[in-house]
Amino acid sequence: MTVEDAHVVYSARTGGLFRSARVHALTGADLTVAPGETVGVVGESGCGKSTLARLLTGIERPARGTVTFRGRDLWAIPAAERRELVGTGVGMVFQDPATALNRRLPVRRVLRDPLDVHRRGTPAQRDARVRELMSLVGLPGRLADALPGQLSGGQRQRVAIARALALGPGLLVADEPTSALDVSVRAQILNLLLDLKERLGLAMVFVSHDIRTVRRMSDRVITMYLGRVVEEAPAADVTERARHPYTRALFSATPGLLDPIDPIPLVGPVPSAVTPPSGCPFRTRCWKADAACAASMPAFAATAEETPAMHRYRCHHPVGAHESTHDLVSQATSARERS
Ligand SMILES: Nc1ncnc2c1ncn2[C@@H]1O[C@H](COP(=O)(O)OP(=O)(O)OP(=O)(O)O)[C@@H](O)[C@H]1O
Repeated sequence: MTVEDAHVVYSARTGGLFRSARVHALTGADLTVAPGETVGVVGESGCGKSTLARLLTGIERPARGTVTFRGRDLWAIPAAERRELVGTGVGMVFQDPATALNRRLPVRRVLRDPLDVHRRGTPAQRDARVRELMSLVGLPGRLADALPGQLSGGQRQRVAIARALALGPGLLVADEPTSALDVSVRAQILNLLLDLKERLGLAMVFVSHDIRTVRRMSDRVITMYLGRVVEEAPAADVTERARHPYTRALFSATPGLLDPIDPIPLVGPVPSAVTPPSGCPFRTRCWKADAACAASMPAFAATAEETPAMHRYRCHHPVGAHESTHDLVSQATSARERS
């Protein structure tokens, strides 16, 4: 699955009855997921993580840019073909299983529904597949007739995962799949996802606010800022070896991720997605920004290190390969004192 230069604009009410604003949720976002790979997506609230996830499932159409799956440009093919391609090839798990599942349908019907819609096998084969799916996600068969309201939060999320896997997709998109769950069951659901990925050879896009979880779940991590992907790096590289100043700042502000350290101080809040800055969207808060950053957003550059294809960033003034987070805290602090 590949997303290239995707732009998504929402219309949002802004107070007055007839007043609306254009929210630039994605302003040229790129993402590639290879078969069997897990790509984690991190970034502050509102940077476009969910919108990017929705593009992958064909729910959202980009105003500009392309979404390509199995060699087909999703929005250049007939709607029926797109629904079949994405409906069978991509599974989606949402944040809150309580709202994602129809309250009136028992587990058996929830899992049977996609098989019926896509006419998979005979009725007996569909029943067998329902049993197989329940066992795959660790749900006892006696829960087949239970309604979502009779299940625990963790069991409901297992049902939602089973439903996403019903048609045997190659890609699972999980958008904050544990943030609505009790802390005590989060680890179980994460372990289930890791296990399923291994057993089924799934590719996964994993969106979360919890950077430590994203690192654990992912092969590669992409950092988003105000509608764009600013860096993508192997999960092992994204902490002390990240090259984009924003990635380093984000990680420095995550408790327990790096050695005890003060966060890199940033100036001001994230700008509004209604009026994103020109050039690099991070420039208004970046201690390294200059006129070049206001003029343009650079193309991706690859690191010259061992895995150049895997580690790319978009920055005019990337962090040096040997600069520590301590160095960056000092630079940002002095820049703030000067301004
Ligand atoms: N349906 C919508 N109508 C209007 N604006 C929207 C809509 N959905 C998202 N947005 C806006 O688009 C931007 C990107 O939102 P998105 O939900 O993709 O970000 P996010 O990174 O997933 O945020 P969070 O981490 O809080 O879930 C935000 O400014 C958000 O307010």
